[in-house]
Amino acid sequence: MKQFKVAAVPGDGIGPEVIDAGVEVLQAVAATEPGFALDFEHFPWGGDYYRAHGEMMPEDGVDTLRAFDAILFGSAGDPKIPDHVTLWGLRLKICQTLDQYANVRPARLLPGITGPLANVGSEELDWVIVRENSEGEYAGAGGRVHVGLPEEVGLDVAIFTRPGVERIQRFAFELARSRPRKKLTLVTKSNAQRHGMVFWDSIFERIRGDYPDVETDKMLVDAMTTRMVLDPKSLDTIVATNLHADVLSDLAAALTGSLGIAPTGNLRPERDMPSMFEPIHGSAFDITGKGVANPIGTFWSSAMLLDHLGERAAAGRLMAAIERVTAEGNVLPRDLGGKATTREVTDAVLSSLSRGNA
Ligand SMILES: NC(=O)c1ccc[n+]([C@@H]2O[C@H](COP(=O)([O-])OP(=O)(O)OC[C@H]3O[C@@H](n4cnc5c(N)ncnc54)[C@H](O)[C@@H]3O)[C@@H](O)[C@H]2O)c1
Ligand SMILES: O=C(O)C[C@@H](O)C(=O)O
Ligand SMILES: [K+]
Ligand SMILES: [Mn+2]
Repeated sequence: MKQFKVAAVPGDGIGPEVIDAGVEVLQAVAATEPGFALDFEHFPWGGDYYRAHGEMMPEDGVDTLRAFDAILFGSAGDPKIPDHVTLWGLRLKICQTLDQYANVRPARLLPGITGPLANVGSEELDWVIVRENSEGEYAGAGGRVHVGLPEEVGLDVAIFTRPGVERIQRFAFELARSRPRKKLTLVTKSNAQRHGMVFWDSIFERIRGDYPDVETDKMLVDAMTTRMVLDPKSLDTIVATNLHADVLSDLAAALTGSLGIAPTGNLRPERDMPSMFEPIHGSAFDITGKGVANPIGTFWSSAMLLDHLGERAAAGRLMAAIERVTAEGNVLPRDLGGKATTREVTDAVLSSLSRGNA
């Protein structure tokens, strides 16, 4: 029997609430699978760790994670610590050190969910956003000088490298090719950002000849927001920079019902280092501790984790269990228009899983 080691890093805010639920559901899936087992280890990194040690995770924390087959992550973000400290100290530290450069963000209307767009169902909205996850606007290059003086300067320099851009675009082409519609939309802002974004366009133009079976088009990011809302069915796979795709994926989540359902994988396609799976939402300070966080984004991310481990059947069973719950519609969390708590949604998915096994 295969034994996978999974690191659980809940982080802060609703992170621990949804990760507890995710671990419980993953254990339930594994319990009925004869072929594999999941061995979880928890890492209590985040705000409290920072208050005790002055950093979000130990110096050698990422090295500890290297020994795992996958990571399940909650959220970086604590109401009493600046957001850039928490994000850089935890999520970005892990993603960038493990060079998890392909951030894959599916967005699709689950059965039974009515999104905010009239007459748009799962046939019309089924996308995967591929977010560059290692450089660009998140390269971390920049600084503040003359702090506090009238001439103070703040700089964030976006860095786009040929290997960095080419690998994410090739990843997106391969992903587009694996989907029925074989369609890829490149999103940039190459009218205004005349260096890095023109570079992105030119690399795309050059490599697209290697994927003659993939239909391509390109959009400026501002116009892309309107196309996502007004013509969702014209899109399938989308590739964009770190920041642009971050913004577009929250919009995509809202168009599929709520930020609370949206999943992601921070993938290391070469598999020489672990990949990390997390809901795309953050700490949600406004609902922390109330027991009402939607755990579906974490469950869907958990299905992506199983899929990445090669456990396709188990991933499919988990996805089917989630979709039975949304389709039935009687146990939905508040952000999807229902009244159910995190516990109740988790129980509904656990019961749906066992019905699926019957
Ligand atoms: N990957 C990450 O670790 C990550 C992602 C996004 C934000 N953050 C951090 O989280 C903190 C809060 O950020 P924010 O307010 O911009 O975004 P957020 O995602 O935490 O919350 C935005 C809104 O969505 C709601 N929401 C989010 N997840 C939900 C869920 N599962 N169920 C129900 N409602 C949900 C929240 O209640 C809030 O109203 C900040 O510190 C930010 O840096 C971290
Ligand atoms: O951009 C980030 O890294 C934080 C968060 O907004 C996310 O989508 O993961
Ligand atoms: K998250
Ligand atoms: Mn985001």
